Parts: sequence; C-alpha cells; structure tokens
Amino acid sequence: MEATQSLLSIKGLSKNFGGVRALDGLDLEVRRNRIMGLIGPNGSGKTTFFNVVTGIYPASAGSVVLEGEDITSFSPQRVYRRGVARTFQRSRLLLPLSILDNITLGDHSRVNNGLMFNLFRRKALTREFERSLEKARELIGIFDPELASNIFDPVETLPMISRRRIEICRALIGHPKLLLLDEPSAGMTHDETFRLIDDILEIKEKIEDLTIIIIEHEMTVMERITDHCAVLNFGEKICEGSYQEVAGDPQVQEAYLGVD
Ligand SMILES: Nc1ncnc2c1ncn2[C@@H]1O[C@H](COP(=O)(O)OP(=O)(O)OP(=O)(O)O)[C@@H](O)[C@H]1O
Repeated sequence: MEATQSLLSIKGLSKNFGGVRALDGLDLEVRRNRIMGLIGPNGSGKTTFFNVVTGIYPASAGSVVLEGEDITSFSPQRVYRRGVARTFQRSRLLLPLSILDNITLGDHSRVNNGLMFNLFRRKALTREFERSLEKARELIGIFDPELASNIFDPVETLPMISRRRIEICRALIGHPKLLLLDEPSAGMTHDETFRLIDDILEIKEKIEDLTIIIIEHEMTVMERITDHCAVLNFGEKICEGSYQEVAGDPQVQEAYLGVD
C-alpha cells in the first residue's frame, strides 16, 4: 500500500455539547502507514475527535471517511469492524481477569460464539481458544516476553506499563488498520513512557499496514514517534506539519506552550 495514500479523511467535523463547540469544522487527512500526533491544550477537542471517529458520539456536522467509505454515522461496533480500534486515557482493564482474557476481549468481532456452538462444537471451540491464545501470546510477546509467559495471571498485580501494553494488545488483536492511542503515557513514569514508545515503534515495524493517531501531552514523545502532527485549539486545527514545524509555529507556542 502507498504510504502517501489517505486512510482517513475528515471534512468540516464539528461536535457541540450544548453551547460548547468541542470540534469546530475540523479538516484532517491521515495518510496510510503514518504515525500522526494530535497535539493541543486541555479541552481542545482531541478526545472528542476520537469519540466522534469511533462512533461513540454522533457528529454535529461534517464527515469521517475511511478508505473512501463514509463512516460518520456508523455505530462503534461497525467502526470497529471497518478496522478502527482505540485505547482510552483511563485504564479500562478488567483487573481480576487474566492477561489473556483482557486481550481476547478485543477480538469479539471474530470469535465464533453462541450457546449451541459452545455446547456442541467442543473441538472447534478448543481450536478457537488455542488460536486466540497463540495470537495473544504472539502480540504481548512483542511488548514483553515475560507477560507472554504469564498470560494466565490476573492483571491486577501488574504495574502500569504492563497494563498499558495489554490495553494496546487488546486494541491490536482485531487487526485494525487504524489505531487510536489516547495519551498512552498517562499515569506512567518518564522511563516507562519511553519504554512504551519503543514498544509502539516496534509494533509499527512488525505489523504491516498499521496507521496510528496518538494523543500525547509529553512533547518529547511526539518528537520521537510521529511522522506528522496536527495541533488543535478550541476544536479547530491551527497548524500541521512535522513535529519541528509545529513546535516552531508561533500560534502553537502561544496556544500550547504559553509563550507570547
Ligand atoms: N460528554 C461531554 N459532555 C459535555 N462536554 C464535553 C463532553 N466531552 C467533552 N466535552 C467538552 O468538550 C471540550 C473538549 O474536550 P476533550 O475532552 O475532547 O478535550 P481534550 O483536548 O481531549 O482535553 P484533555 O487533553 O484534557 O483530555 C471540553 O470543553 C470538554 O469539557
């Protein structure tokens, strides 16, 4: 696939919450196979953008087009089936459940379930379980081989970086084309953040045809990981380009870095 081809095309996207214009006529092109960074001060509309793209909130105006298909009014399930997966700012793991359970929850669209199947097709069920186990082990093994070896352990005893790795694997297990990462560094130390960024770069190398949009407040992360950045302020795009280009833009410095 061409790296220059547009995967996601956003036109005039707006989202109002009563009088609050969280997104205000946003235009954005996301090229296939890139890592795009979404930068902006608190409340600038970054998470709302993820929520509208994934169908959690309906758009007030504008369109979201994925590979030429208008998905603006799709339900979250349909958006997921079209190949868009995400993580959340706050950890959303089921803590008493195992690493495996938490990862395979993300594969719900492919699991051939149903009571009759589970009751009477025991061999097929076992094969399905083994396939899921293998897939989950392979994925988490890219992040941390120790987590792969302890895949039946509950998540609750694990440190934050392991939990984030599991959440990213849960998003990846359904083979998305587009992965949306909402502030993966939240709640982690500087050192953990940099280890996780290395993991994300490795994942990007190993998984073919994966485009990532990442929201992150940690600017050193953005500098290291992104091919392209867009900056939002009050729901509008005020600038885009390479990290160096946007970081040097006076409007961005004023809005985000607090420089006059
Ligand atoms: N469900 C909601 N109901 C009402 N207002 C909302 C809702 N979600 C977001 N907002 C408002 O929309 C605006 C944009 O919020 P959003 O969370 O998208 O910003 P953000 O850039 O992701 O901020 P942060 O960096 O703090 O996560 C804010 O003014 C916020 O209060």
